[in-house]
Amino acid sequence: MALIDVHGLERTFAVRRKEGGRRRRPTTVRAVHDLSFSIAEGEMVGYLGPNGAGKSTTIKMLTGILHPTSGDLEVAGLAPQRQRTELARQIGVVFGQRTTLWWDLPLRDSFDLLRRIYRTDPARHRANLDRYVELLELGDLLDTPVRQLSLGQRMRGDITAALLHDPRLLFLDEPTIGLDVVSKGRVREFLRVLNAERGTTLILTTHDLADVEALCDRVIVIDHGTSVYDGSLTGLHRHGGSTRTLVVDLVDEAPPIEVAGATTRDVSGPRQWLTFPADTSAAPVVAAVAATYDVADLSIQEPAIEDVIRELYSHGSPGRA
Ligand SMILES: Nc1ncnc2c1ncn2[C@@H]1O[C@H](COP(=O)(O)OP(=O)(O)OP(=O)(O)O)[C@@H](O)[C@H]1O
Repeated sequence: MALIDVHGLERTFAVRRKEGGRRRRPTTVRAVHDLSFSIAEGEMVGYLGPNGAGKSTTIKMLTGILHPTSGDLEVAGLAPQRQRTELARQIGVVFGQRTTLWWDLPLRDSFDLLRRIYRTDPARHRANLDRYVELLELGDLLDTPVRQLSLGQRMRGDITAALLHDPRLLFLDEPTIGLDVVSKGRVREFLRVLNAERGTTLILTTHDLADVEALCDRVIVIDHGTSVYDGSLTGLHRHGGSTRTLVVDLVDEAPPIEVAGATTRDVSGPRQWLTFPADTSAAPVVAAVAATYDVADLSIQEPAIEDVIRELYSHGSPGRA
């Protein structure tokens, strides 16, 4: 059974734009248009699109903050616009850019306030808190005021806060933005464990393709308010013909590297940039380079989501895969 069902969803905004001097004429912005999809319990879905595509507007409608102009919408068997309080018990929301914790309170007190707000059973709260504190390594930080936490620590606190009432569905908006590589990895690993252990459904909005790669079996791409692709990330890469880049630092300068499966695009001193199709594994290319050349360092650059989507259009026929 679907946990989220969206059919023919529309949302418009009336805006007044300045036109030559002081005259303002009302116009209508169509933020979401004829949007339909359904998400089953336990899925991990990337909800992607360029700036202004309508992602936030969709999420606000799914969480009951905004009312649709028209169309059908059901989340966890509830109508978000009419049953917002009941829905709040079923969902959790994490924003990378702002915290839902109390700035001056120790983490522990924020968590306790949330228990009262959600009226979570104390034993269940305790069990959840113990589990998440262990998984997210928050034990030493529980008595620290939120304002003294690093971004990565605060994010782990925010994720815990969103989960203490056992939501079936977790919305994550840029959950790894600004985090270092280690913290990003920790957040991603935690979300994988959460999904495997509890079957929590994850809807992830991000501009970081590595988040999607690590977590999402399925991506929905929206543009101009409507779904333009719904399928696997590999399928998205294949449609768009997008590439990843292997950055190779050689011990010494050398002519352009020649290995099967990759093309050398640029050389600058001992550093070379090789591209290969994003829907194939990097392992054979890395192995071939390492077997033939003296390598000091290697790293892989993912394509930007915006580039993947742009490519999707330039190759035409976005759709399902
Ligand atoms: N309250 C509002 N009033 C008027 N227009 C709005 C409002 N909210 C969103 N819009 C417009 O609706 C469109 C979709 O915006 P939305 O914030 O949903 O996009 P987004 O995909 O979340 O973008 P981003 O990645 O930049 O956050 C944009 O053209 C935006 O300007």
